[in-house]
Amino acid sequence: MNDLEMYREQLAICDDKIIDALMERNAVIEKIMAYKETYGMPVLQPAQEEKQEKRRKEKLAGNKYQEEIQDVFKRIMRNSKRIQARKLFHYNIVLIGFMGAGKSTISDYLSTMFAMRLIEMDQVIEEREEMSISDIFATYGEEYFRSLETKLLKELQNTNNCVISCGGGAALKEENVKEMKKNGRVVLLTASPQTVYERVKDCDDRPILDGRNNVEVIAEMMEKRREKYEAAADVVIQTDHKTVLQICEELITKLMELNGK
Ligand SMILES: Nc1ncnc2c1ncn2[C@@H]1O[C@H](COP(=O)(O)OP(=O)(O)OP(=O)(O)O)[C@@H](O)[C@H]1O
Ligand SMILES: O=C(O)C1=C[C@@H](O)[C@@H](O)[C@H](O)C1
Ligand SMILES: [Mg+2]
Repeated sequence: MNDLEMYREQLAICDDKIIDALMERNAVIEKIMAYKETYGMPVLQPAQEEKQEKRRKEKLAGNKYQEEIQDVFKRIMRNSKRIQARKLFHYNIVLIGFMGAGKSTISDYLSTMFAMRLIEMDQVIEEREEMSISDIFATYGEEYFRSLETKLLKELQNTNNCVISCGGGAALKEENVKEMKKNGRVVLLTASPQTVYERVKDCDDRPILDGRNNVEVIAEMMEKRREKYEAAADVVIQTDHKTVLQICEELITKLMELNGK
């Protein structure tokens, strides 16, 4: 065997070691998940993730391949999250609720923590139409916007393991709810009118509330929508005075309970 052949052999042995280490790592992830479930512990532990990252950074300080190795770890971490997500949710998580209930905020956090694809319906529609939601309402009217929502929800039946943040009115149409449920579990986020008002009072991109943004109008509109929202929901989470992490934990627990049923 010449030197080159020997080095190639060494490379193959290194690859085998990496595969074995990754298999071991993934098995440990599954054990951690099972442990947390057995003892009713929170699934998301961002502080632990940060601790691990810090440890890795310290270990790699001064390493000449620091950047490349960190890049590989980014992938490893992402794939670990995906393994968790696939194990926990074999469906889409569909968030519905009134404006300001936190659909976008919670979807964003969840999709990051589980490396799940995020679909922000309002944003997808804005990008496709090359117009803001307010301009779509002003130019073509609400009905046109609602038809775009239905079309998008139908398309989303071809996706799996995604987090879908719906527009605030998307769950009001029975046809839309049917689409959501074909391939997803529907999570209703709620908040009091006062909380919603506090959250949205400084925004001007919600045409439904245009010029009428006050607690009374919000309360009235919320009450009109309540029955439809509740009928659509597989799981309900009240979000007042809770942190994003608390809401996400509650959401995961409730979805896991639903899985078990
Ligand atoms: N649990 C929370 N605690 C404090 N602030 C929150 C919480 N959830 C959301 N917010 C804030 O409230 C505002 C509205 O939240 P978000 O955009 O997520 O609502 P939404 O349900 O997506 O509304 P819309 O239907 O209009 O898209 C944001 O500024 C966000 O940072
Ligand atoms: O509650 C609603 O009817 C809406 C909420 C927003 O997310 C947008 O989808 C749009 O402004 C309509
Ligand atoms: Mg939103």
